[in-house]
Amino acid sequence: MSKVFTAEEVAQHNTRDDLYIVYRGKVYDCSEYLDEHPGGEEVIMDCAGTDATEPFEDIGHSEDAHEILANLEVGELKGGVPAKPVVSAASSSSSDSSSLPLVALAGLILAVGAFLFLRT
Ligand code: HEM
Repeated sequence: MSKVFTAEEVAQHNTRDDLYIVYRGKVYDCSEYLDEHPGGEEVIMDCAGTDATEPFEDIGHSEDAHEILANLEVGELKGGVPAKPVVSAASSSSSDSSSLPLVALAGLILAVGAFLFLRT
């Protein structure tokens, strides 16, 4: 059975020689891989002891990268992966509500522009 880490435990592994990250609810020891990382050690250092799921996915890492990562697994995070639908529902609804004023503003600018244009 794999070891279960709390977020606090993972957070303590935040140095160059002892560096854990979380990816999708699993805990990975990246210390040995730092030197080899094609994206440089700095970016992984920035995620030391934290959940790197978002930055890791934002880069669009290859299958190879995912395989390397799988070999570095040391356990899982207590509580595991947050339920996906909840996360996506929360993020999509928040982006919906934040983009609404922008749409209204764009409409307003268009209307004013059209008004000025028609007057000339
Ligand atoms: C242990 C975890 C990681 C592994 C095994 C890993 C592996 C790799 C591999 C194999 C590549 C080469 C391109 C590819 O195959 O996709 C790469 C590129 C890259 N990685 Fe990671 N990576 C890890 C974590 C991260 C994190 C946390 C970041 C944070 C931003 C990151 C940022 C990048 C960037 C920016 C590149 C592009 C480098 C370039 O093309 O110049 N990586 N990574």
